[in-house]
Amino acid sequence: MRPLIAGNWKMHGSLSEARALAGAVAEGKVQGAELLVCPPFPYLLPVQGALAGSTVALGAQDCHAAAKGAHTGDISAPMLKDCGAGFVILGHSERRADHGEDDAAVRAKAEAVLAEGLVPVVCVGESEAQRLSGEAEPVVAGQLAGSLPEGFAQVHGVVAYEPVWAIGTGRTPTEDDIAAMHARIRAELAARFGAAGGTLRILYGGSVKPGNAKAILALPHVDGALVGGASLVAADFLAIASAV
Ligand SMILES: O=C(CO)COP(=O)(O)O
Repeated sequence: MRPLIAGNWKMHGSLSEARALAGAVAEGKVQGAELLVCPPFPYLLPVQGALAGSTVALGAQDCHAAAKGAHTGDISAPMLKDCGAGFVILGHSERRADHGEDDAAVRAKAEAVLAEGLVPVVCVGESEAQRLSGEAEPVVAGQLAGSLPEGFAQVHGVVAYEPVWAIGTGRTPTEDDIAAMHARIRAELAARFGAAGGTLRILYGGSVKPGNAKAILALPHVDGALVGGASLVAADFLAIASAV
């Protein structure tokens, strides 16, 4: 399977910065990896324009579980599709923390994304306390069981393993710990989806930088990266993608 290097821009940047960043990523000419950028909602269309003619895919960072309705301030999967998004990040730990999203909410959103034929990028990951108490793998297995909808494998859904304590901190798990968790996630996907589970991409996210990308991306069952801070600098994002 082709590795996926995804940039989660979170709530950063101005419109002109978003256009410039997308344009620079589009010109990157990276071999060997698929690239995805996920700007804030208002920048989806201008970023789509900046990516035109390139192979870089466009994604969003969240969506509502309903296709339409009286949900002030929310955005639906059909709207995202209309704006050119092919992927939707769901269940990021910042959404789980800031907006109280639980596994059932993430699953409902993933169903909405599937209904539009878009690809969900479902995030899972343990807290530092859970890691220290030896619960990391069962916590992540539980999140997968609760968050992934039936049909996830048919659309080649993506799982992103992001230990909460590694996000934006400059800290990462050891390579052994990343490999062990990705092997566990692979086993959970195979148990749930059969042979198709073996073909789904499992991304690592949390303080991925040009300096550590090569080692992380070389680990078994690490099929790409979900990059936060370093995705805001085109040269860094492209360097991570080139490390595949
Ligand atoms: O949350 C992340 C991507 O979704 C990771 O963020 P950082 O790469 O800034 O640690």
